[in-house]
Amino acid sequence: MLHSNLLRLVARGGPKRWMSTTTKLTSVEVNDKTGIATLTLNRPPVNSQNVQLLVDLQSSIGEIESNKSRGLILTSACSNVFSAGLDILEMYNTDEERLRTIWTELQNAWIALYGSSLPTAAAINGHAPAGGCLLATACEYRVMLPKRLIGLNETQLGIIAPKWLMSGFLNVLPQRVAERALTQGRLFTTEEALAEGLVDEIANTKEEALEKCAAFIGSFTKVNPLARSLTKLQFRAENIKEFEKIRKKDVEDFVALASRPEVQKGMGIYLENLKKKSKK
Ligand SMILES: CCCCCCC/C=C/C(=O)SCCNC(=O)CCNC(=O)[C@H](O)C(C)(C)COP(=O)(O)OP(=O)(O)OC[C@H]1O[C@@H](n2cnc3c(N)ncnc32)[C@H](O)[C@@H]1OP(=O)(O)O
Repeated sequence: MLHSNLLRLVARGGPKRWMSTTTKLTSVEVNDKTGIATLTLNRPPVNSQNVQLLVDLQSSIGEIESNKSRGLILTSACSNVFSAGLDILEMYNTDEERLRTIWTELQNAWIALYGSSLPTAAAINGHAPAGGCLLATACEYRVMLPKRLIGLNETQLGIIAPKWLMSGFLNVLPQRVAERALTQGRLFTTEEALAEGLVDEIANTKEEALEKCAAFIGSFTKVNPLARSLTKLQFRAENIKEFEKIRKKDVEDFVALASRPEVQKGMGIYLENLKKKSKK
């Protein structure tokens, strides 16, 4: 109790040290008192995941791990969106080499977060569809703002999420709920996500979400860090092993699928609809 109150105070006003510049599409801030690092995605308007964002995300995770931070909180600088998933504009009308790079960097970013030995939490301060949900469910704990949407909606776009991409989702949802949600391409409201266990807590503001994430990470204070991380990684080892086995083939499968004329046509229509909706 005392500890979580202390964390709360520190999260509000404690001294902070900037470790990386904001020229990147991600930034890292470590709280000197708690030792917890906040990694912020900063690609307005919706943090759509282009290659640069995915590369910067990996570099920030590496930076946080090498600085021996006590934990990592992932959040967004955009006011209403955590991340809109892969940048569809980057996948549309492009060449195979670019598609290969996009998918490889998505894989690299996911494994860096999912396989991190640090305690990880997501302060989901906005919508988190598709790749946004992927990043949130790669973390160990999720706190979300009310009335936002989260889920893997790939089938709504006519595309299929590979098994590794579902790993985090399957870690937190019962198999039958996950299967139904994935086949429907369902986006859960925050309130539904809490009821199903897809998120752990609801917070009314981003600050409160960050505090709750810090309290989660603070709950490990009395646990041996090596024992903690090895235990975490034992739980994730099977998924990581399966992913490593197929990762090269998975890139080629993605390139083949994403290059198909009907998939490209579908992306074009989806983009047009997004643009129409945003102009309304
Ligand atoms: C081919 C095989 C592929 C297998 C891949 C499987 C794995 C992963 C897939 C993905 O991640 S695909 C991406 C899926 N993402 C979505 O379906 C989300 C789409 N976006 C939205 O629903 C909404 O934008 C939002 C996130 C709910 C936010 O809504 P808000 O009203 O706040 O913003 P908008 O006005 O809609 O958008 C602003 C601006 O941003 C553009 N945009 C939104 N999302 C994307 C995106 N994913 N990629 C590129 N651009 C995006 C949107 O068009 C607007 O642009 P402008 O009109 O302002 O130019």
